[in-house]
Amino acid sequence: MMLSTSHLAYAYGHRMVLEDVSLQLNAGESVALLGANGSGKSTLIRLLLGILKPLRGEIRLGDAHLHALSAKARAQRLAYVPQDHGAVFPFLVRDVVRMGRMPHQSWLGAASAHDREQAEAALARLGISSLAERSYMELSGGQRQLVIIARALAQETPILILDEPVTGLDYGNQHRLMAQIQDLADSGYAILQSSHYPEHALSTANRVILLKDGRVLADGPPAEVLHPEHLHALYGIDTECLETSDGRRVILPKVLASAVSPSRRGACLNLSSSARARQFDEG
Ligand SMILES: Nc1ncnc2c1ncn2[C@@H]1O[C@H](COP(=O)(O)OP(=O)(O)OP(=O)(O)O)[C@@H](O)[C@H]1O
Repeated sequence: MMLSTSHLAYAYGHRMVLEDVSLQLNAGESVALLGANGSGKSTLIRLLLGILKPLRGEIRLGDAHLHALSAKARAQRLAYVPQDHGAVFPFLVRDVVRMGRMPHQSWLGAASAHDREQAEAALARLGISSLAERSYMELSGGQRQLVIIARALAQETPILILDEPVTGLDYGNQHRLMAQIQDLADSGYAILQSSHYPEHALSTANRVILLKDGRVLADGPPAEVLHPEHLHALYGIDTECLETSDGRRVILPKVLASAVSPSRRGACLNLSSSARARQFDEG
């Protein structure tokens, strides 16, 4: 197990945001963290990065307590893609991506050939080598997002944490990024991404964690966890699970699902007994 939390709690002042969160992230897994706006996803991520200190509970990175590690040691293990990509200086895209190499360099050390290669490989992997000589400040929000993901890949860490990574990406780039994230997990990365898209999680995550009222409402395989009852509990809307002609499941809001042929509807009308048991055990 690469990253784990045990009975984690956090409050901003007197307002409890996380009450009791226990989870694990393993190598080769792509885990989607879903919850309504304000449910604490970003707070949980800031705790996992060591930016915030828990009120209660513990976080372990491999065998070590997260807070016993230096910032540099954490950055050699965990790379982070934040939601906000503001720019202060007009760095070239290539230089922004090379910043991902800093945890591997000494304070005064120059970039090595390996550092440069990793940065170029990350740009190429995301299909944005053509942006390398552009000023980061000139880029669109979606292009900046891809650059920041390339910076995280250049960091060459075993764990990648992404806070709503598809925000601002066009339809094609959203789907290319989801496929890319799945590829990275298949190649051994442990990936945790917060998301507002159950359909992305259903099609690309290996595991889904639902956060509600400061606790884990459900944690398990997407097809079990992403169920209309859970989605109603999280978002307060009615959804339906449909089956495509090749047997895959998709989730649609009920108002849209009603337009689909009856034979394709109702693929997961009842919460499976294992997902239900986990829900009530944890509630
Ligand atoms: N710095 C802060 N000071 C006080 N309260 C905060 C702070 N940051 C977040 N909160 C509050 O903590 C709660 C959880 O916020 P958080 O950003 O973790 O949620 P989220 O699930 O990531 O939301 P979203 O999906 O909207 O991005 C919210 O009620 C928010 O107002």
